[in-house]
Amino acid sequence: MKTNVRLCHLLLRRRFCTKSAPKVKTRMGKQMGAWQICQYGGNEELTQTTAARAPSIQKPTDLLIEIHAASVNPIDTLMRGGYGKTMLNMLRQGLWNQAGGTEFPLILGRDFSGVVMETGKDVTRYKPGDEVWGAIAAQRQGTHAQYCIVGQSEISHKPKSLSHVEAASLPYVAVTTWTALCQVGGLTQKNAQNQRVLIHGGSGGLGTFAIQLMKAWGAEVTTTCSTDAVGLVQSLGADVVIDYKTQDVQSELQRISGFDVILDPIGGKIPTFSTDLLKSWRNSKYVTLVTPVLSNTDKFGIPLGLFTSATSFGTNIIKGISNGRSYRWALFIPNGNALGQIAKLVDDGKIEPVIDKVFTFDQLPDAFQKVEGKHGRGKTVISIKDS
Ligand SMILES: COC1=C(O)C(=O)C(C)=C(C/C=C(\C)CC/C=C(\C)CC/C=C(\C)CC/C=C(\C)CC/C=C(\C)CC/C=C(\C)CC/C=C(\C)CC/C=C(\C)CC/C=C(\C)CCC=C(C)C)C1=O
Ligand SMILES: NC(=O)C1=CN([C@@H]2O[C@H](COP(=O)(O)OP(=O)(O)OC[C@H]3O[C@@H](n4cnc5c(N)ncnc54)[C@H](O)[C@@H]3O)[C@@H](O)[C@H]2O)C=CC1
Repeated sequence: MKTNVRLCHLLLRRRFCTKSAPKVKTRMGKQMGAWQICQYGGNEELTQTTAARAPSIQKPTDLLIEIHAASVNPIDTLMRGGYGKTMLNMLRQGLWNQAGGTEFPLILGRDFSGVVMETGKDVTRYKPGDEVWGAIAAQRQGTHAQYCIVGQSEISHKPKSLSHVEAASLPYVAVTTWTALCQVGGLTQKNAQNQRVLIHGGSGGLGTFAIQLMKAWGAEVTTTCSTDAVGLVQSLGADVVIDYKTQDVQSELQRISGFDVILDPIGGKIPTFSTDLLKSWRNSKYVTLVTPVLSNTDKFGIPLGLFTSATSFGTNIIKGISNGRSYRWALFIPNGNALGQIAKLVDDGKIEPVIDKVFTFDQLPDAFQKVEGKHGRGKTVISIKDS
């Protein structure tokens, strides 16, 4: 399987890697190609246009990026349907720097690999022509477009060893994993050695990255996935694999329990038995990426939605405290610094992109449909500049 994954990368590299030096050019018009929505709904709301409003630099620390490739994440399909709109509208009030504070038209897409076109006057680390990658702040217009605006703290130089298509598969899942396992879970390159880490959903975009990061740092990794993905997660280094289609995940995990950190990007029944799998009184942590904050605020409004979420958070925290185990939430937070460290791990050959399928820009709705199918093996990527 490892051979297959590597072969797939070689083929992708041959097809999508541009060898010529990036050309720096100035945008002449104020319009750009993009996919956008003008109201929430299904895939039929995605509209391709060549006349989207092109973004421009608003803050001295902003950069204008020409996007070569972007990925599609589950959050894009959810946001297309209106998920998170209440929190997002709150964030946009006074903060929206690209589209005049309006909700629509909305461009989706959370990460990219591309080239710096222009820099604000306080940008010190990048210059026009630099190849960069990033995962952008929630309130920004998205990356399923020819151009986007980013802050310099949201990006880093992209790994030199990857094409733009390969690079675009990583930033959103990599930064989210970093927040969850490192900032919230407390794992670092120095302390991860021999820590017992359980990663649910090892075959997805997030799981395939998380397994590799933990193995690069010397942790012992247990993961869950379905039968057809067992070979893939083993090829990424997983030490113990539990097949949720043929095995009883709960009892198998109870049998080998005593984890230091558990990462849960799946939710469902998993939180009901997960804290019991942690070591007691050893600073162990269950970190879930599935929180009720956005659905509660969409349903009840901000004050009641936050109160309801805090109640569920508080109840779980208290349960954990009584037996020396922590229950924590993690949410994506932009982190260019983390991306810089991840780029080095990639260039050192410690982490490889795992790409399920690459779509052209014109095929973006098909890419959304694939991600909505919920059984990706690695990432779905859109080639924008080269398609
Ligand atoms: C699909 O994938 C994704 C998701 O699913 C996602 O959810 C997300 C977010 C992403 C990432 C998405 C993006 C990057 C793009 C879209 C982004 C947005 C739409 C908006 C982003 C903005 C946010 C997510 C803001 C998030 C806001 C917060 C994190 C703050 C809200 C936090 C809380 C409500 C929790 C509050 C916690 C505290 C205040 C800490 C202190 C509180 C306590 C300890 C508990 C308080 C206790 C009580 C109230 C009492 C309750 C206690 C009891 C009942 C105990 C009783 C006990 C016994 C009886 C034993 C994505 O990709
Ligand atoms: N809170 C946050 O800020 C963020 C949360 N997330 C959460 O992480 C989830 C996963 O993200 P991605 O990996 O990008 O999605 P993905 O769709 O690429 O991967 C999900 C994987 O889980 C597998 N799976 C489904 N049910 C399973 C089960 N019961 N046990 C084990 N594996 C199972 C699927 O086959 C798929 O391979 C998102 O749906 C979202 O809920 C992701 C990013 C940010």
